[in-house]
Amino acid sequence: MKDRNLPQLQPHPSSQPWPLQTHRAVEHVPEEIRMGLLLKILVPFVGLVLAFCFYSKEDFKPEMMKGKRVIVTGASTGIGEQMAYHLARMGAHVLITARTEAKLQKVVTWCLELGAASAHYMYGSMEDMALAEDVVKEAKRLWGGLDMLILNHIGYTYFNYFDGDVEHLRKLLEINFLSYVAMTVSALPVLKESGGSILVVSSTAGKVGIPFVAPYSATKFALDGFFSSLRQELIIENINVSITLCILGHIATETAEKTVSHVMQKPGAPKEECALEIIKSGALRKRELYYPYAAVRIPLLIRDWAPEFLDSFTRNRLNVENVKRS
Ligand SMILES: NC(=O)C1=CN([C@@H]2O[C@H](COP(=O)(O)OP(=O)(O)OC[C@H]3O[C@@H](n4cnc5c(N)ncnc54)[C@H](OP(=O)(O)O)[C@@H]3O)[C@@H](O)[C@H]2O)C=CC1
Ligand SMILES: C[C@H](CCC(=O)NCC(=O)O)[C@H]1CC[C@H]2[C@@H]3C(=O)C[C@@H]4C[C@H](O)CC[C@]4(C)[C@H]3CC[C@]12C
Repeated sequence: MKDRNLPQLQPHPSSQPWPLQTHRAVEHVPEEIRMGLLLKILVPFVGLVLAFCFYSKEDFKPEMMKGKRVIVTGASTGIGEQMAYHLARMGAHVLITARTEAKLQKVVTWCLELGAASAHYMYGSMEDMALAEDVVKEAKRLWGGLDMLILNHIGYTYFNYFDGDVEHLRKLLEINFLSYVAMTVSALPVLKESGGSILVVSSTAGKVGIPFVAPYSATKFALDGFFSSLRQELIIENINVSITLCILGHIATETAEKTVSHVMQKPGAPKEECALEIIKSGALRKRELYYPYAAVRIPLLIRDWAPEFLDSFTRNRLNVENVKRS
């Protein structure tokens, strides 16, 4: 019971939890000094991180994928299509999915030309969770197992102010997130047998706040939460299945350029190189891939130290005046 007559002592800042204590101490430092200090600390730190990552590279060899049994979703176009071609050149077995059968047929034909050990497709929308499970069943039927599951497809994404359409968000969560979970549930038993890998294709927009992609961003953040937690559980249970979360910046795919060329100040990174980096990161069982490295990794380093600065930097990198409410 507090004594009403004694002045109520404020707890000493040092007794506060660290962030609050630091926040109060930092409040009194002028902004320009704070930013100067931040850069003096951050630049060497980023340099050390980049040096470590550069020198700690393990060597990928294309023969690592020879004969491997790989599912690639969303492979009728874009990054998924390029991943199928890289895997074909490496002599892998590929099973690709999307909605458009005609496009899938062309990709399969070209995969066989490029040297795929085998190439098959299944078409349909990933709104249908049964399809998500049937694709894995087909891999078991064709190959007797599975080595790599590349979850890449996304549903239609607008690039504009959030319009309040909750049904659109629900549908996007089904296509971009729940179908990834359904395929993973179906694939885990065979991936455990092979000691295989799950590659989850995500985005900068799945790690930091980027305007005009709120529904899409929600689905990508969900992927990070779910698969980062699942990765912990696999480690705890000593299950030899790797999960690689691939965080991509702006990539020059047909859809992305159609959607955002009017707001981006430079073209996206090459989809062919992006696709190869995703495959490499999965084959090397990396925890996360950042591509383009600097464009993605540096904002993530800034994110926790200066979130408002990063928000402002992100907005300034877009021609936001070109985005008109629909
Ligand atoms: N391009 C970029 O700037 C960036 C891309 N990414 C990520 O990379 C991945 C690939 O992106 P990108 O190559 O640009 O995308 P694309 O739009 O080029 O390709 C999307 C693929 O998904 C398929 N697809 C679309 N709707 C459905 C559906 N309902 N069910 C099943 N498949 C569907 C499409 O084929 P079909 O229409 O025939 O079904 C197509 O094969 C995505 O996960 C995206 O979030 C991340 C950051 C940046
Ligand atoms: C605008 C974002 C990139 C922010 C930036 O300037 N980063 C530096 C760099 O990347 O060089 C884009 C990052 C992710 C993109 C979005 C995405 O994740 C994929 C969607 C794909 C879809 O086909 C089209 C548009 C996307 C929403 C795409 C739009 C641009 C990004 C938000």
